[in-house]
Order: sequence, then C-alpha cells, then structure tokens
Amino acid sequence: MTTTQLAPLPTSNGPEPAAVTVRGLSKRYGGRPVLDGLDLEVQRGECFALLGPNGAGKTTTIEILEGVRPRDAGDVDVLGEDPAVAGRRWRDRVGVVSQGEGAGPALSVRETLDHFAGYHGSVRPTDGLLAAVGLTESAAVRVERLSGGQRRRLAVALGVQGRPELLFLDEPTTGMDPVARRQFWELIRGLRADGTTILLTTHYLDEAAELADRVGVISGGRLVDVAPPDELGAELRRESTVSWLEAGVRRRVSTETPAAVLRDLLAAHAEVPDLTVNRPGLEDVYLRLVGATPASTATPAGTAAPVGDLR
Ligand SMILES: Nc1ncnc2c1ncn2[C@@H]1O[C@H](COP(=O)(O)OP(=O)(O)OP(=O)(O)O)[C@@H](O)[C@H]1O
Repeated sequence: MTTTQLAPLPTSNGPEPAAVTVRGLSKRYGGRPVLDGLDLEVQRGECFALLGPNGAGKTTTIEILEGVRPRDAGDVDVLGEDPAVAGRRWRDRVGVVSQGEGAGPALSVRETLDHFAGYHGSVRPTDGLLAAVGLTESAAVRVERLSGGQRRRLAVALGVQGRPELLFLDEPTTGMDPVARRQFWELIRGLRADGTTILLTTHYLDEAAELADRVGVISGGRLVDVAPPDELGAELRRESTVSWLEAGVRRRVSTETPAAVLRDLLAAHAEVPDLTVNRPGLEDVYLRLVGATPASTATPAGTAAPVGDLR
C-alpha cells in the first residue's frame, strides 16, 4: 500500500447531529440475547472503534447499522434514517467493509473496481484507489489469485470507492501484514481528516489506540465503557504496580501512590533489584472491562505479595 491521499470530501460548517445514534438495541438469535439494550453514539467526523471479545456482538451491531440485519428492539438512526427501511440514496452515503468476501473471483482487481463503480453516484477514480490501497501492481491479477491480505485491501478499496460519508469497517486489517496494517492506518487517517465518519471493529488494541477518537467496549450485550483510548477505564488506571526482586522472589504492590511505595522501599533497602513501576495500559483495562481478569487482584500497598499469590 502506498501513502497516496484520496481526494477530499466536501465538508460542511456548523453543529451537526450524530452520524449514528442507537438506543436500547436488542438482538436475539434463537432466543439467546446477544445485544441487550445497547446504547451508542458516533459523532460526525469521528473515528469510533468497537471492541469486544469473540461473539460479543460487534458484527451484529454493525450489520444492524448497515441495514443488512434486522433488530428485535431499540431505536437506530444512521445519517438521519432508520437503516432497516432506508433506501438506495441512503445506501450510497454509506461504505461497508465486511468480514466476508465481496468480490467475484474471476474478475481482475481493476475489473472488480470498475464493475462496482457503476453502483455509486460519485466514485473515486480507480487508479487513485489502487494506489491508496497498494494494489497498483496487482491491478491485472484475478481476485481468486490474491492473498488474504490483498483481498482485505481490495475490500477496503470497494468500501471507500463511493466516497461514503460514513464507513463501516468490520475487522478491516485481519490478515494484513504489519506493513500493510500501518499503511491502512494512514489511509484511514486520511479519510478521517477529509471528514469521513468511521466506525470500525477490531481485536487489535494498538489499532484502536492509533486510529480511534473514542473506543467502546461491548460486553454482556451492552457498551460497558466509552472513552478516548487513553482514558478508557479511568477508574481502573489509577492503580500502578510496583514490582521488585527481594531475596530472589518477585514482589508486587498495587497502589495509587507509587511514589510513596518507592520512597519506603528505598529507605528500607540499600539496593532494590529489578524495580519497575507499571501503570495499566489499554490492554489491561480492556481485559478488566470484559471480565478476562478479575477486578481485584490488587494487593494493598505495604502488603507485597509474591507472584503466583492469587489474592
Ligand atoms: N445468524 C446467526 N444465527 C445465530 N447466531 C448467530 C448468528 N450470527 C451471529 N450469531 C451469534 O451471535 C453472537 C455474536 O456474534 P457476532 O458475530 O456479532 O460477534 P462479534 O463480536 O462480531 O464476534 P467476532 O469478534 O468473533 O467477530 C455469537 O455467539 C454468534 O455465534
């Protein structure tokens, strides 16, 4: 993928209503609730990342917002319309990069883009798209011969081809190599800078931190927290972990006042081997929010527990 910028979208002035507003969204599969009163708001021009474990309901949510999956309850407004009943003109304002394959295998990359161009009112030129997603060299290759990562790039090109105001990206970089992922991030930043609203799902927390203005975590059928990536789980971030070696045994203290713990340690010992202070990062907070790590493994300050102690 190259770093070619796409042509900018027209921008408007003044306060605008949210691009996406969801209230009390519920969805069951065979009686089993997957979404259970989910609320969500995505502002115009924002890049919002939806996080959550496998099966949390991210794809279900996105597909309801795209209008391709019915909901059981709740109010959904996407670009001023209910996606369940919105028509062709609304669809043209929305770009979709789904998890599945969208392109026919027998066509070349260029033929595929040219073919789908016919579905949109206004399209980005094919050569610019190919360059932006790094497929110029593969323009003549048949889709069935593309690698998994190249297919994702083509899916992204198809998703942005119609100059969407709102772009849904469901795990867009799965299967991409690290270089392609970073180039994809640049493409997304360019789209965002041009005013495109972006709602993406990802399992890569570094991707969410790099791209998103705000992240939301789905767990138990609801959004359990919404915040900018470096503010998510503010409560959970207060505690730092001070860790060191004492007579060959790793000691750890969780504390809201690491400076005081360090002062006491240094006053009590001439040497404190392998001393570290760690604040919880996005991954620690995320794991707590989805219940993958218990909320209270913290050891009160001054009662250092050796590693392996599951207090
Ligand atoms: N058509 C369907 N019929 C029955 N169950 C479904 C259907 N689609 C999804 N599910 C179930 O609903 C739950 C949520 O699925 P969904 O794909 O929305 O989760 P997700 O958060 O996107 O997961 P992942 O991160 O694995 O992509 C899962 O348990 C899934 O098995």
